[in-house]
Amino acid sequence: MKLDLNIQPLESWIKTGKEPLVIAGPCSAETEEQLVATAHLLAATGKISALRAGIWKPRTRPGEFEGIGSIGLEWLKRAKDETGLPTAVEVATAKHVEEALKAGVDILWVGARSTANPFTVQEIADALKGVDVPVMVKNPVNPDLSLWIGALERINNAGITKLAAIHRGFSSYEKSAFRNEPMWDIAIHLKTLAPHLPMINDPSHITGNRSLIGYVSQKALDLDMQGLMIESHIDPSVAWTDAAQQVTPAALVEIIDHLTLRKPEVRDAGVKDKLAELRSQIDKIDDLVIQKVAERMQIAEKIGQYKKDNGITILQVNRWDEILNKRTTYAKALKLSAEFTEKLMELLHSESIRKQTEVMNKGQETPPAEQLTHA
Ligand SMILES: C=C(O[C@@H]1C=C(C(=O)O)C=C[C@H]1O)C(=O)O
Repeated sequence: MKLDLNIQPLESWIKTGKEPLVIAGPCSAETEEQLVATAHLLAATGKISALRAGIWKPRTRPGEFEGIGSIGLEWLKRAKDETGLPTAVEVATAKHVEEALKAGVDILWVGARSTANPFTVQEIADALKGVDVPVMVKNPVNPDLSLWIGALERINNAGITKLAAIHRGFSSYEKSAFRNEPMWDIAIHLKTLAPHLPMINDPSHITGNRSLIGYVSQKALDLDMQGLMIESHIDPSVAWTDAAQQVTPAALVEIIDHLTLRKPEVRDAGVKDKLAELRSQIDKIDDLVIQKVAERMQIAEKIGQYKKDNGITILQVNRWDEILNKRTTYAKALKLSAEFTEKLMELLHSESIRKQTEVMNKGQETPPAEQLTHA
């Protein structure tokens, strides 16, 4: 089911002529000089559609720099007056909304920690009632698509139709190359549910590391995201927050210039024909895959019945182990990754277990299939 969001196109609230659309600026506004000088360098690149700066910073641990506060709004105003760049800040309370609007901030965004808390989002939404301002909603810190959707709905229900989502990645306990795991599938899922909702990628917070920003930005554009929000500081080496992920305006230009832009729609008739031919091959293969999966499940059900008649447990760890090993080895020979093959086999195995559970417990009440498969 598609989401029922009332959304205006991105072009109605931000200059989209520049390709790709980039919102840039320091992680935090630190001093008037730092902000204004960064803004001038960014504006001079001609590649930026809006200036971002954190004024109120939600920090994970106390004792860190928590943002310069309201005074930063005046610096932003000066930066805007002098460069012509529209401005964007994060708001986390009704008071932030009021102050930002009073100071003429052009775009607001809801941060990942706020999106995770419906009380906070509702407070922001209530403060936005009757106001015509664009709002971007970052994904929640935890990988929960419903929370992200809920926040977008709350803001939209308050009458905000200039709406976008920001994909900034998700916290995870395990260490990885990324500061926040991109979990691209969640962003793709949201795009599928709300095709008209513009999505901006935030490679700075995903990577936490400036050397990976280009790579993540390219992937975001290839996944048809509409823009990028990249942290840029006049001198990242002395930045008060997130120094490792900020880039100088010059480095930002390098990153942008190295990106390859691809079109979302196919216009050329020849390309269209070739795509259609390849897609019809995929259609046939998908039908076969589904048919074979259904056949596999029928056999699993027979095995389930046999186990029931003979008092054998459904899960057979040794057999399952053997299958996993054999399939991943075979798949590797066919150039499929072990990780993908394991995931695919695990999906098949859990459905096979569910089917056998149904057979074993026939006549007894079992929860609906959706609850089991999503558990
Ligand atoms: C089908 C069986 O039951 C379970 C499901 C399996 C599968 O779907 O391949 C493998 C092992 C068992 O955990 C079986 O025992 O063979």
